[in-house]
Amino acid sequence: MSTKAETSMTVVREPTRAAMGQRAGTHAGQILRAALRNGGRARVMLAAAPSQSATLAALARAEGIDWARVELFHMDEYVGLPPGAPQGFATWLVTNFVRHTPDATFHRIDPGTDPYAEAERYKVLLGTEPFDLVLLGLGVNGHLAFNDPPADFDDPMGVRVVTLDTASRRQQVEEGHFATLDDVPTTAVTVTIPRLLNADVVIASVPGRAKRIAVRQTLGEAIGPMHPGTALRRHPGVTLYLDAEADPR
Ligand SMILES: O=C(O)[C@H](O)[C@@H](O)[C@H](O)[C@H](O)COP(=O)(O)O
Repeated sequence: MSTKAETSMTVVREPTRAAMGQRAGTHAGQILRAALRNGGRARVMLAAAPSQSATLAALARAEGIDWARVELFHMDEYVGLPPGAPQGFATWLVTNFVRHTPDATFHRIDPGTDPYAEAERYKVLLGTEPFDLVLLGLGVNGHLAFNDPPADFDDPMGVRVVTLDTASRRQQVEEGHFATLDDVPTTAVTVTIPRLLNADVVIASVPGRAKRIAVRQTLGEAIGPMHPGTALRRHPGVTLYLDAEADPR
């Protein structure tokens, strides 16, 4: 079932995480096929997180996509992880998606020893053209990418180095990516909200009980920096996919 009741964005509710992912991934496949038909090539921005797993699995199974004409970007990466660390977002994406679409070109963020230079490089790489498709999730604190509250809604920089808040870092421990809070890096490179939402279509996949409050705030609070997800309501092409656990109704 889908409604436009709470906001300008379409909300699609499915009973399970698997059904949510199947529906969102099928939608993503349709958008991608249309973009390739119309433009010859497509640029896709991806979040790298468990909330995206079912959606990305369904997208990887979608038929009729010439991945050789697709460029994949990701929206954030920790600073300070050892090379090849399993918690790295680029590594996560390769394991969970890119290895199933080997013909696609995947542009990694690699903060290395100079995250500021890497932010600049990635900004130039992204350019100013809208993405054809963005697949994203929502943090427990309502963040988009690693834009924790208070998030800058007007930052024209495109890609920046940020300090992570404790809620974001704790989420990583709770999901089992790190043993303790001290193990979670304190900084990251992230694409800013204005650059992220410079896109034709945005598909948000948000399953799980832990996200229910963030979903409620995203749909119901005044649009503003304390609830970064509310920025989605300014975009005309967002569909929010929820499972029953994340649904605040
Ligand atoms: O992973 C990313 O690329 C983003 O940093 C982040 O915005 C993420 O999509 C949400 O925090 C949801 O993450 P979970 O799926 O881990 O809950």
